[in-house]
Amino acid sequence: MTVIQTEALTKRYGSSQVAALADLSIEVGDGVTGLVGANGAGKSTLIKILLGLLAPTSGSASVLGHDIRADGEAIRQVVGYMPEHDCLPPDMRCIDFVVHMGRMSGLPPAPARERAADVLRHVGLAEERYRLMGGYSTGMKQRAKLAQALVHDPALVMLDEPTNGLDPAARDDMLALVQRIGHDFGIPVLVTSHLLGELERISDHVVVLDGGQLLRSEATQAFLADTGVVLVEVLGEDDAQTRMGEALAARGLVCRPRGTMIEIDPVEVEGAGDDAAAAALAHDRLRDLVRDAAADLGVGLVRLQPQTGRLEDVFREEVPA
Ligand SMILES: Nc1ncnc2c1ncn2[C@@H]1O[C@H](COP(=O)(O)OP(=O)(O)OP(=O)(O)O)[C@@H](O)[C@H]1O
Repeated sequence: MTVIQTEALTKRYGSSQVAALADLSIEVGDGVTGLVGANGAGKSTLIKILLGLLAPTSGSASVLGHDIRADGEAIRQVVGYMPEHDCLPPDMRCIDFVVHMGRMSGLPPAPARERAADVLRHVGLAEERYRLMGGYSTGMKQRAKLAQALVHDPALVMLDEPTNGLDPAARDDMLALVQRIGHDFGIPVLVTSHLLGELERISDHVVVLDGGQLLRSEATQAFLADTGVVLVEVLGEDDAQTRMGEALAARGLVCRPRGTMIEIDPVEVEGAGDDAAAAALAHDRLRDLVRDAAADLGVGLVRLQPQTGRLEDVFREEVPA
């Protein structure tokens, strides 16, 4: 199901010649969609336009079937939004704030209190809910912001940099929460990050922006597909890695050292039928050549593993240095 659709969406701030978003056409569906790009790539601009908070310069978009220009209010009623920056009143208790946000979204008093208690439990703030938010850690503030985005049982959530300022453990917890929202609760999620690799594990689909332009929009699996490159680690005398590299080169393989490993480019095979069959044959041939080289040299083969792609590689491939 398509939950967000944009068509040639462009945004210029003021009289700026540089577009913060340029001709962006994307579709977002169910599950977790990662919106990835460096600082200034246009992620927050896109989210604000989708919420009807900011008017695009040109182009069109719809969210859950609502037009962003005409139906901003209807969109904000059914979408949960977690803004990037700190927006929590420091002198308010978290529970009161989340109840208030539920009331603002149209919940009657009793259901607002019930929902607030539920979402605060889900985000792990049950015990801290009566404390003033001014005394919260960054991790707790991020959770409170997430709770207010969920309190009115939204049909879609947009989370702007939910892991900002978190240490690695708190970041993992937050990512797990986001994944639960998209998969266990079944609420479609659009989540942004400037850390390219971060959303790989939790998103079903990734949209990559660079300087306001779309670099790629693809299933996460496609980013992480097998590259055909193989990494090898050998065990032996001090110069085992060098000797192994030379032996592989002598067998016609293109390789280079990478840390304690040797990285070997894929071999070409001809007449193997479809792409999958050719890739399988290429892998088999490469593995045979590596095993033979190790056996001839008398070095131990510690590891022989395919290298999969990473989101960072998209920038290496497509953005000129
Ligand atoms: N209110 C504004 N007025 C003028 N320029 C703006 C405004 N808001 C954003 N910009 C510019 O638009 C571009 C995109 O900014 P945006 O905040 O959307 O990027 P982002 O990907 O969300 O980055 P960040 O994570 O740093 O917020 C940047 O060049 C930014 O300087």
